[in-house]
Amino acid sequence: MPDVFDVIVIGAGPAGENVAGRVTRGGLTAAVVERELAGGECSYWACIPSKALLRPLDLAGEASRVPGLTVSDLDVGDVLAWRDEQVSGYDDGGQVGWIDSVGAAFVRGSGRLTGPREVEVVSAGGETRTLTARHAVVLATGSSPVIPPVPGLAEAGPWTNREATGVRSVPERLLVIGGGVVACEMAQALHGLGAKETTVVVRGDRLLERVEPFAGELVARSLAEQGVRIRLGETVERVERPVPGGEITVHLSGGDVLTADEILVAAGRHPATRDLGLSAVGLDDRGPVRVDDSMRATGVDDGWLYAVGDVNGISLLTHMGKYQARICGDVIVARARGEADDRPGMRDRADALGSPQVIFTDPQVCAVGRTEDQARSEGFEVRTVEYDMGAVAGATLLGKGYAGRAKAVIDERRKVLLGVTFAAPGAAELLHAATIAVTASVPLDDLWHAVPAFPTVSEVWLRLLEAYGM
Ligand SMILES: Cc1cc2nc3c(=O)[nH]c(=O)nc-3n(C[C@H](O)[C@H](O)[C@H](O)COP(=O)(O)OP(=O)(O)OC[C@H]3O[C@@H](n4cnc5c(N)ncnc54)[C@H](O)[C@@H]3O)c2cc1C
Ligand SMILES: NC(=O)c1ccc[n+]([C@@H]2O[C@H](COP(=O)([O-])OP(=O)(O)OC[C@H]3O[C@@H](n4cnc5c(N)ncnc54)[C@H](O)[C@@H]3O)[C@@H](O)[C@H]2O)c1
Repeated sequence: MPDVFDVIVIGAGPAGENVAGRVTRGGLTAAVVERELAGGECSYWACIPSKALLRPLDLAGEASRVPGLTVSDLDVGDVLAWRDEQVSGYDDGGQVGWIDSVGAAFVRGSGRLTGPREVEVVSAGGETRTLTARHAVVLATGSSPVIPPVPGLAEAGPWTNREATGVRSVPERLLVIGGGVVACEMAQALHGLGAKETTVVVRGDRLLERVEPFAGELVARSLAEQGVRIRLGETVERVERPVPGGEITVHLSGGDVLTADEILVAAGRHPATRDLGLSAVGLDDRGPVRVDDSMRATGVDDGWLYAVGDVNGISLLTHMGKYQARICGDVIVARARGEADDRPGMRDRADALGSPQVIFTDPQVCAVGRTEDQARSEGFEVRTVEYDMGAVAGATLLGKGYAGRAKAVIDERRKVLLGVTFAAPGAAELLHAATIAVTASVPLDDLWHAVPAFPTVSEVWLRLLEAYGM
């Protein structure tokens, strides 16, 4: 295998793989360097296994609302086997095969920048190989979990997303630190799979602080009804686990002392830039790699360095990393060929609008665009409308006790949507319509003519427009 490629990608997660796919499609040669498994965090320890664990619980919740159906006890062994199937038994043969199929070279090892366009790769066996890029190096190294500096926490061997999504034996007593997306999804999954005591310790005053407050409140209420204890406005001050693998004692800021069998830390993520050699090319070794709207790293002479996905810190979501990767790959191809590099599709517009996201709790929280607070702080002339989704005819047919809420944030000057949030069971597939309306700035007067079918939950669109006064 040659050591000179047009493009070198470090990291074969969803973002890195998509860059490789785009640049080889454009006729360039590429090498993809990966130190663990091709497919990245997303495929083995994040999106895929977490959703595999949540899906049976989600379905059981939906089925239990429908008269005439009896939901039997979950077979936890079968659920874990389904998770194992979804992560291909933690074997990346299929993903490496895909990289081969697009004509990119797969190089297993840890990559670091050693100079302009130069990447040193060290294999697990210690062999070193130096790769050179003719046109570009793309960083797609993802992120790693933050472990807060709480005395005794690191020593207690806390779980991160890896142990939680890869669970083999569900702990009886689980304590979760954090109130964000991972905390909510994994508390729901592990409690549903049999944890007897699940406690979520949240330093803020609500769950899911980045979405509309009502959505976090609905999730908090639902988790509490399922038996999860949520402690708002508290932090973990000290942790003790005298016997490795034994009982953990957790001291909270309010003075209470809890015991647990495992602690899951879900306190956010760091961009994976450590040991990446950024200082060798004049960049800061800490923090995200800053990029422009073509994903080119700022502050690097000759503009040969790019960063996509979690490592640039813009939007820690797989679909947004893949979107950035498509832009990045196409821009690199255009620049390598000396063609126009500013065609539609070659600049990141979606991140600034507010990335779409589905949080797979019960209710699912689906949001795109700006929240009301964000829109107001950015100076928009804002009006909001809300609607009880349980009152939509299509929703009443989905089962007894279906409950949810929708909110639209409207730019009064342009009469377009700035943001939409749904928090309701099974709402995930409703989100893309909102994403289209927000991204394309569809005028409300036109949206009025997009007639939702009866009797579906999507009639909530009609109700929101009526609530607006149409
Ligand atoms: C529990 C959990 C659930 C999630 N669920 C969702 C979800 O449902 N939907 C969603 O959109 N997002 C979800 N996310 C976020 C999503 O996982 C990330 O946004 C996504 O994985 C980022 O993709 P990436 O390609 O940037 O990085 P990653 O998937 O992290 O891949 C980076 C790759 O780079 C490799 N690497 C790192 N450094 C080097 C190096 N020096 N040399 C060689 N290789 C290197 C790593 O081994 C890894 O394979 C979830 C996250 C977590 C933690
Ligand atoms: N369904 C999805 O789309 C999905 C699912 C999981 C994760 N993700 C992505 O992965 C990323 C990471 O998720 P996450 O939940 O780890 O991060 P997050 O940023 O969503 O939440 C972090 C939480 O930890 C708390 N926290 C931070 N530092 C703390 C400290 N020192 N002590 C106590 N609490 C602390 C924060 O207040 C917040 O509640 C997110 O950006 C998310 O978008 C997406």
